[in-house]
Amino acid sequence: MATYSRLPGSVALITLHNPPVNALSAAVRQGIVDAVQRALKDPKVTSVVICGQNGKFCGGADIREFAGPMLGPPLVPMIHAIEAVDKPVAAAIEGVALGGGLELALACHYRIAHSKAVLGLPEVTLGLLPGAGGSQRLPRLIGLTAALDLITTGRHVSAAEALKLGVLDQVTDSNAVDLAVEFVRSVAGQPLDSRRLSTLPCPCPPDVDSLLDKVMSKVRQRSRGALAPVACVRALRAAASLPYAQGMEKERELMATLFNSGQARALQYAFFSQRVVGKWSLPSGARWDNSTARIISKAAVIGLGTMGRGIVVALALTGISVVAVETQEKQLAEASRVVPAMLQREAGRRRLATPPGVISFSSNLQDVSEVELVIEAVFEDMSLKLQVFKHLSSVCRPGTLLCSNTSGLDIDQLAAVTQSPGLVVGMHFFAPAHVMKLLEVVYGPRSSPEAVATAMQLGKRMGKVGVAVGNCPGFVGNRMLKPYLEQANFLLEEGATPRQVDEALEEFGFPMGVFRMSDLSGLDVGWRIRKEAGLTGPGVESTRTRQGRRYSPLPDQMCEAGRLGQKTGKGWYQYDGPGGRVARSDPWVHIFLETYRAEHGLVARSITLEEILERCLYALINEGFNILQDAVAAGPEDIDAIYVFGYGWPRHRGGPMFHADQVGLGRILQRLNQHSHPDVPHLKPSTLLRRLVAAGSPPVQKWREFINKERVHSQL
Ligand SMILES: CCC[C@H](O)CC(=O)SCCNC(=O)CCNC(=O)[C@H](O)C(C)(C)COP(=O)([O-])OP(=O)([O-])OC[C@H]1O[C@@H](n2cnc3c(N)ncnc32)[C@H](O)[C@@H]1OP(=O)([O-])[O-]
Repeated sequence: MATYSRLPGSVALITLHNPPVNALSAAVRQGIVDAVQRALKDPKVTSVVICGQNGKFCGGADIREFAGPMLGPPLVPMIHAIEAVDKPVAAAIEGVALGGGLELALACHYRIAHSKAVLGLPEVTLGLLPGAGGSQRLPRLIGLTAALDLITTGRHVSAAEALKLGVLDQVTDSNAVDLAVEFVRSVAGQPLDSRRLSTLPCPCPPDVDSLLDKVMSKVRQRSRGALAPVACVRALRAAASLPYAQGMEKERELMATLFNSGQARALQYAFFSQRVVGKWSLPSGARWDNSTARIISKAAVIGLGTMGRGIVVALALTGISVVAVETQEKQLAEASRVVPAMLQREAGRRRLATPPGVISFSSNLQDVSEVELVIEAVFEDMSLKLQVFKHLSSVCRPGTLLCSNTSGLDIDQLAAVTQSPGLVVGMHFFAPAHVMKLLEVVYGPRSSPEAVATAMQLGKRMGKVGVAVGNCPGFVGNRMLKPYLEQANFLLEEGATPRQVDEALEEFGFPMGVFRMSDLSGLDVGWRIRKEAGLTGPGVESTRTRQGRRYSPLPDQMCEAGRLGQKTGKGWYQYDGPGGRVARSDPWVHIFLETYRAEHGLVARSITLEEILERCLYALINEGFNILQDAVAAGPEDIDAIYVFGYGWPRHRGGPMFHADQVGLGRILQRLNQHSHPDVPHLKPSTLLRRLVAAGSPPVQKWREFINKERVHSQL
């Protein structure tokens, strides 16, 4: 709702009430409409201030209402009516003015903000455009070029930047509402025509068409099939070339198309998933709201390879003092040189001051004795990690949290060699660790709620999206990746080329197909893991069935031929030289595949784009159902957040489990049955998928509840 009060000196104060962010729900819109009418009718009122309760102006339209029928007064006429008021109206912005919240402020004649306020039109990140006049008013206020930047990226800006851009009239370090009240009193009775943004022309550069074309092509390239950024540019083209009323018509048309698109639903689901995963729960009943996190101020990182360096930077950026340990002298010397530069660059990128002197380098494990938390990031080798954990357990003071950055090894085994297994968790970062948003927090059967809560909270401080996951080989992300990679290799055996597979996946929206990704990360990573698992190596027979399952030796043979990817200048593609980045098809690979097929009596067939997507993605999705069934992830949102934030799954497709819901569970089941083969267990449809289909395919938002019920009745 919104409340109305009349302050001394003829100022009406309208306050939005809808915790936590005063989103413009039907009740709030009704409250505003009523309050504005009252202010208009009251002859004693000469000016109006609109503000939000609890130091937050407004977080925009109420996203929760988008799924249902539209109730209450619509936003666009409400906003237009505010602009038309003949008494000065000021927005007093504290906290946030985002989306519809900023559009409301743009309809006001003046905007006054607290210096800590954040403003923006982030609709594009929800698959929409600023559809309450924002796409037409903002460019008229700050010019086309700046509006294109804000609207197509959805980025939030500080009050200082908003003032510089001309979005705000004044910024204060003290109470923004008091200042706004004082301000509107001082301008009461003055003409308002020039303050009504809808009446102004849109300031454009002389080469407006070429600017719009350039931005459109950049946006298309960056958005990988997302519709909203393209629609934003179209709306801004309308603002630049049409009178306001026609521009609004275009905005309405574009918004209607976006609003009903699957992409908007996917992006809004992704918004809520990100929040759902913060409210973690463990099978033991421990949860985010009944477990206490420790506040960490001193930490250590063991191992300064690529991952360790990134983790040091991520920790240092939060102001935590870090002891960075590396026992190999050469690696330590290099890290001591490179890490401070990385820290400075990243701080610059985030517009933060570089935290001074928070990192100390050491070659001695004894130096971690005083820290509160250690993150081990040594080479992915169990015997080495066990040694490190044993050692840490003896040198660290009692109560120190011991975390491993392993990407899939057994956390429980590591915990078992320490004196306090309850204080051991996995903190699985993604490369580059100071940039990538995802953090898998892996709990073993003995990890204490306090250890999980602390790792989750530390992740939040580092700006990560932390997802609590159970302990199993590969955890969630890498466990699902395995059947996906496996299918990609099988497709090569059957007649596809690396480029064909990659193009299908890139067209779906992944930034990189599976083979280009494998070249980038190095083919030897998986090779080493397969050797450790006894799947390849000396003495292992070169067959296409190993350990009772279909197996493709293709990647092993590539490694044996020295083709490790970009680092050797040759992998599934060829590059200009070692470290080269531009992938070109390599005739060698085609001959290699032909020879391989001939040796194994395989006849290449033509493979459709549809089959590539079904085989790779449905295998991955099926493993997601197995993970839910095994309670390794608490819900589909957890899996989807992991894939969106860590594995390049296109955000506008919500995540693999959301995608399964969109495709239809019945269809996924039917296609898995079709592709399924007795020696490819990953394609055998999961019990959970079957049960969901049998239950009438409830929507993804209901799966968590369904799984819990099935578990109670021991059906899973
Ligand atoms: C015609 C329409 C045109 C218009 O142009 C369209 C729009 O305005 S589109 C909208 C454009 N606006 C945006 O895109 C802004 C979206 N919001 C944000 O970016 C952040 O929430 C914000 C920065 C505001 C606060 O960050 P923070 O302090 O880290 O806090 P937090 O993030 O954890 O959220 C706390 C709780 O608030 C909830 N909630 C939040 N916003 C909304 C909402 N609009 N609605 C409903 N709920 C919302 C959120 O789910 C969470 O709920 P819960 O049950 O506690 O989990």
